[in-house]
Amino acid sequence: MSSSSPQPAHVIVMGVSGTGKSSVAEALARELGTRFVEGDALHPEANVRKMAAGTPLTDADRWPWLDLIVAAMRREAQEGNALVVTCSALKRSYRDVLADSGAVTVFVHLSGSRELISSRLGGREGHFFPQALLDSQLDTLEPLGPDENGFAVDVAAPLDEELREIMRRLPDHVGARPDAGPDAARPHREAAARSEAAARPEGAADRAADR
Ligand SMILES: Nc1ncnc2c1ncn2[C@@H]1O[C@H](COP(=O)(O)OP(=O)(O)OP(=O)(O)O)[C@@H](O)[C@H]1O
Ligand SMILES: O=C(O)[C@H](O)[C@@H](O)[C@H](O)[C@H](O)CO
Repeated sequence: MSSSSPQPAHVIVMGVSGTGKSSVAEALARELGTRFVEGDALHPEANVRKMAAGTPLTDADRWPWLDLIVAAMRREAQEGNALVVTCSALKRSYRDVLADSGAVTVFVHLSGSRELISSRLGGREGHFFPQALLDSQLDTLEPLGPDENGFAVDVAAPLDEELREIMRRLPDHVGARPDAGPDAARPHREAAARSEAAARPEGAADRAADR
């Protein structure tokens, strides 16, 4: 792999419904300049109907959906493209399948209290997912294990802070993988530096440089 074309690295923004996956992933893809795939859009129609009717999905319902997501990640990796993907990825067994994506894969777990998530779901309009299913999602959730490539972020922070934290932490998780090329984390480090600079009050960088 040449140093001008680092190996792609996919980011999966995971967590129970209402933690902000779509909001965070869309902004993250913009910051990183990569494509964004909304995992919910790949659910078979029967899954959407089931959730809308208030019935939690089973493993059997989720496997075909997870297969579609990992197939999209593999396709893009073959083309040399990285993706930011939203997927609840609630169980370790699901993530083991998703991580086999043909590229370095980093999981960003959006995590928060039941009360906070429930109030955000309550404030959301026009979405098929009923607030009542939140408890089943929380019961099913298996947090990231220490041997998984990813990290958790607290969703109590405002969206822009959450995003900056993710941008700061991402490069280490991209670069640390044995399957990462020597330059895999370079675009992430550059994007993180741009995002830090943009978040500073105007002129702060210049004043700091003068001191
Ligand atoms: N950090 C935040 N601070 C305040 N509100 C937020 C934050 N993150 C997300 N939200 C709001 O919370 C609600 C849920 O967010 P979003 O729809 O992105 O969650 P989601 O995890 O994608 O949900 P689902 O899996 O059900 O599609 C939205 O109304 C969104 O605007
Ligand atoms: O694994 C699942 O049970 C589903 O993926 C749900 O998490 C929904 O897709 C989503 O969160 C609703 O918007």
